[in-house]
Amino acid sequence: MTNDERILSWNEKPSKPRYTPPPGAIDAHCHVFGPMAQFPFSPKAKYLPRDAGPDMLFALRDHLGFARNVIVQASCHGTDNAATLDAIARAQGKARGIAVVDPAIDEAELAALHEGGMRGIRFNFLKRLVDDAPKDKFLEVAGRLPAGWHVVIYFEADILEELRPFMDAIPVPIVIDHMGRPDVSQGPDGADMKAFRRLLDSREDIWFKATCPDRLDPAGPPWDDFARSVAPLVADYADRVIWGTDWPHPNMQDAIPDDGLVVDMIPRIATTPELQHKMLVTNPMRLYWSEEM
Ligand SMILES: O=C(O)/C=C(\CC(=O)C(=O)O)C(=O)O
Repeated sequence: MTNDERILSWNEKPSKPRYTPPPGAIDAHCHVFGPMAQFPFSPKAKYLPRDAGPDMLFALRDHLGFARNVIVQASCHGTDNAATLDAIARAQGKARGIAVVDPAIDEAELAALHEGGMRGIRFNFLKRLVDDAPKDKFLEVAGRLPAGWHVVIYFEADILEELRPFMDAIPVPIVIDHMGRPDVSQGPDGADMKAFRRLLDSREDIWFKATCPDRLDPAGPPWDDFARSVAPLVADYADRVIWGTDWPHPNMQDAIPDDGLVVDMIPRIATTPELQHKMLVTNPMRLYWSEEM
């Protein structure tokens, strides 16, 4: 399939945000796709995107006013982390990553991922993205990660309670993608946000990404439900929140967000310069560049 025949899920000319991130700001949730000729997609991929390689990611980073990226291995690349590792290597220290691994991975391979800039692994529980999510194998590998690593977990709100025993058993810090996808139309005191707060209250080492207004608020920009539901969470758990663009917005081809507007959500959910600095600099630095802290 040619590049043009594959899915385009990102805005090729994003606006310039009105909000200026603080120096050292980190886009802590983004991906690269391919380029396919060099890094073929997995035979099990559930979507086949156009190439969105490191040069495009770094141009966006600069355009939006960010200093660093955390690149999360996307499901379309399966457990072959070569494209993500290549992007990290090209970033000259300005990127780190989250890998997706076969749980049978051995210690030498994990050490090589650490050397390549990975600082954690992702467990994806979205049925539309992965064929299986074996909790017993995930727990086993979570118990033998390199020092300082964490696990990123991606799930939707309807399975939060079901996943509680699994998350309770994880022996390293946890970062939850997109707050576990709450229904933001319920508001800040809705059932989904309450359940998510109970999860955060259960352990001090559970972090979250205040990400994806475009995925979580179907009303579209300016995503007011997202802003009013997420701002109290950021204020109440200010030392455990990180943020990212989610570029190139996998599977968002029917509602492609403008990354400039995505960045302009930041001051609406982190409403003071202090909160913004924690969410964009201090907190992701602690998770991904702890040796500089
Ligand atoms: O990356 C995201 O934020 C969300 C995704 C894609 C994804 O996670 C993946 O491909 O691994 C989604 O909901 O389709």
